This record gives sequence, C-alpha cells and structure tokens, in this order.
Amino acid sequence: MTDDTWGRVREDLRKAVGKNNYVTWIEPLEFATLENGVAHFRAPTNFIGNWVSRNYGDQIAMHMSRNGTPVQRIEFSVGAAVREALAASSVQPNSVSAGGSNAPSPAPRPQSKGASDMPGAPLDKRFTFDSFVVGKPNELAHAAARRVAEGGPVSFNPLFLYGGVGLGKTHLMHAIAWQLQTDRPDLKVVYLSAEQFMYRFVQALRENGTMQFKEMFRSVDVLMVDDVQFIAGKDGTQEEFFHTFNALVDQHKQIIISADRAPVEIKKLEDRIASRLQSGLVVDLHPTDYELRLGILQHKVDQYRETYPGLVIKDGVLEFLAHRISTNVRVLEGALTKLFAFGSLVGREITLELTQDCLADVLRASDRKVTVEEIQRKVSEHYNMRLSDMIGPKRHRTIARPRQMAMYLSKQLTSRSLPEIGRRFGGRDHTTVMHAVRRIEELKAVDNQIAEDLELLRRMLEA
Ligand SMILES: Nc1ncnc2c1ncn2[C@@H]1O[C@H](COP(=O)(O)OP(=O)(O)OP(=O)(O)O)[C@@H](O)[C@H]1O
Repeated sequence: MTDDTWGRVREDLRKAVGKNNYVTWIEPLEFATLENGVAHFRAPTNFIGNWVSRNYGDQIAMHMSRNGTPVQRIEFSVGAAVREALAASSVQPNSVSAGGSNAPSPAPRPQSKGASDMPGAPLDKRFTFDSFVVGKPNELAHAAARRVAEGGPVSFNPLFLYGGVGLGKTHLMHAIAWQLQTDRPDLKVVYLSAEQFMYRFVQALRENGTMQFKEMFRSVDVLMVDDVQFIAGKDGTQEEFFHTFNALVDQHKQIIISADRAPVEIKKLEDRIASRLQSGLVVDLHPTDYELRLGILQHKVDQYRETYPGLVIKDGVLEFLAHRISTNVRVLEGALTKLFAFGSLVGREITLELTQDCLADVLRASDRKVTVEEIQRKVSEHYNMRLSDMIGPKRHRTIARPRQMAMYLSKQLTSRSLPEIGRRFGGRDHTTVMHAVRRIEELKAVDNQIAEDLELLRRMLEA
C-alpha cells in the first residue's frame, strides 16, 4: 500500500469515526507492511494497539479494501514512532476497561476547572449511578462511591475499590466523576487508567517535562486511577505514583483507586504503597449473585425497549440467563445485546429456545466454574456456621469438620492446587488440606450423613 492510499484510508476513517476518535486512535498509527493479506501497523503503545484492534480493526480493513487494498487481517506491534499529535493532543486515550469491546464513542471529557490542560480519559456516558444496579454483592462499594460523589469533606482516603473482571469498578468510578462534574463543577476531577498514568509519566520523562507532570497531577481535587495493579513491578511509575498520592492526601484531596485485587495481594507492589492504599476505605465488589444478575438484565431490557420497541421477550428468558451466565456483567450484557439484535433481525419474539440457539457459544463458555469462596459460603450456610470460621483458627469439631468438607469439595470441584486451597482457608499449609481430603474420603465411606451432605452440596454448587 502506498502512502497515498493510506492517506485516503485515513481520510475515510476520519469521516467514519469522527475527529476526536481519529486524533486519539488512528492518527498515532504508522503503516508498516502488507504481506499475504496481513496489514501490519505500529502503534505507540500496546494499549492503543489493543484498543484500535478491538474497536476499529474491522473498519480499517474495510476502508483499505474500499481503497483498492484488500486485507484479511490487521496486526499491531509497538513501534518507536510516537506521533507528536498524540503527545500534543488534548484528547487522551480512553481506558480499555472503561469501554470494553462494544464501547461507544468516548463522551466528551468532562469540562471542569482547568480541565483543558489536564490529562485524563473520557468518561463513558452510560456509566452513571442511575444505570448501576445495586444488590448485596456491591452495596457497600456503591454506598462508598455515593458518599465520595457527594464531594463533601474527605472522610476516607483513598477509596479503594477492588473486584474481579467486569464487576463494575470502572462503572462506579465514572459514576462518581459524572456526579461530581454536575454537582461540583468547581472541582478538578481526573479519571485515568494506571496504564495511562504510566504513559504520561514516561512521556514526561522523555520530554523533560516531569516538573510539569508533577504540578499537573498535584493540582487536581479528585484523582481516580483505574486498574492500579498495572503499575506493580514498574518501579519508576510506582515511585511517582506514590509521591503524587502522598501529595494529594496531604492536601486532603480525594483519591479513588481500583484494582482487580486487594492492595496486599497485588504482587510486586511495594509494601509502602500497598499499605498507603489500604489506609482509607477498602471495599470489594463481590461476584454477582443470581438476584443482582437478574436485576441488571431487567434494567438493560428496559433500556433496550427504546431501541427495539415491540420486541417481545418471553417469561423465563432472563431468569435462564441470570442462572446460566455467572461469569461477569460484561458477558451478561454482551449476551443480551446479541439476543436483542438477533431477535429484531429475524423478527421473532425471544423465546427460551431462540436464546439457547443464539447464545450456544456464550452459554458453553460460561458453564459454571465453582470457586473456593462459593464452596466456603455454601458449606457454612449449610452447617449454620459463620463464614469467617472457615478461615479462622477455631478447631472445635462443629467447625473443623465442615471446614474439612469445604476443603474436600474445593479439591474435587475446582482446579486449585492443595497449597492454593490452603491459602484460601486462612493461610493453612497444604498438608492440612491433604489431611482433610483423606479424612473426608474415609468418613464418606462409613458415614451416610456425610456422604449425603456432600452430594447435596455438590449438586447445589454445580447447579
Ligand atoms: N451493578 C451493575 N449495574 C449495571 N451495570 C453493571 C453493573 N456492574 C457492572 N456493570 C456493567 O458491566 C460492564 C463491566 O463493568 P466495568 O467495566 O465497570 O467492570 P470493571 O470491574 O471495571 O472490570 P475490569 O476489571 O475489566 O476493568 C459495564 O458495561 C458496566 O456498565
């Protein structure tokens, strides 16, 4: 492909994706080679490459083909060329987690005091408190987020939100930002991913702009950093983050952090940083339960009604989905989107049968995988004991026996190793788990009650 052709493709893409998206995502790309139908591009960072690949890959391929260069695949690698345009651009890359694969165009960055010269990512306009469904697994995180969003005196700093993939961390952070923008436009609110923080920092180092970088970050009123686990092991960035963090806390500025796990569990994160991160309020988003999943689906269906008026969804379909898709909310949403699109395309009402056909692959992929935590919960409910006793030190038979059963079930139903199971049971040794497994196997053979209980628990867990 000649430079001319790439020029025309870029022009078409600019029209197709809009100026902001174009400047942020397409302009930094450098066309490298075209071989055997594979177009190779260099992107300034992995982050940009991944994002473009997921969100604009098809469009790039299409416009190349339309301009006489048919391609089957687009590939990205990280190249040395970092376009000045990106550095100079006031529009910064959105976080991957802020959008996911079906992310809409980034909304305009919130306008706030001094926002024009601040780094930060655009907010997703769908991620507000109104669209966040609250249930038991996320009620504490939601309440804490609401409190911070009031913008009153800082009562816990930082607010540290953690939880597994797709459980709503980014959604809550954006919701806080949106509310603050509306109610407290006087505050400088900055949201960005830890990867972007690093990117800005490295860029500042390269351009001798560290002073400016420091001043910029230390002048914000509310700083939100998403997916902070990303900076673990990146020494320079950790150090800078630590100083930024301390400077803001000293000034009583609110900091909100998210990660995929608790601060102490983030490997290669310096101890002093981990301890700083947990010095405020640490709340986790638990895996969704059935009720929450159903609530989210119902909420989404209400929203979809505007796009697909008249589309009928039969009783039992949402319950079926809430039951069968228990991985994460993003997958749940994706399934519903596909179902609605399919239903409206074929002009049929959405029945259970259609759902099973249309979502066969999604349903297969999310066949239930039992976790040690679920096992602990179910077993403690069954024996009417406190969940904390599962991991606690008590050795009385009424507690020790169910604990051994939970260890046994964990070995049977999950792929966790003995040491991993031991760690999840309050840091016990793998020999303790091994002993428990053997003991329960023996008891099962001679004690009908235990055998029945185990069978019942297994069925409940695999349901
Ligand atoms: N309680 C909820 N109510 C409504 N939507 C939700 C809820 N929880 C998650 N979602 C939706 O699920 C999707 C994934 O959420 P989000 O991106 O916030 O997850 P995350 O925890 O940041 O995940 P990651 O670890 O991948 O960054 C989003 O579209 C979000 O709107």
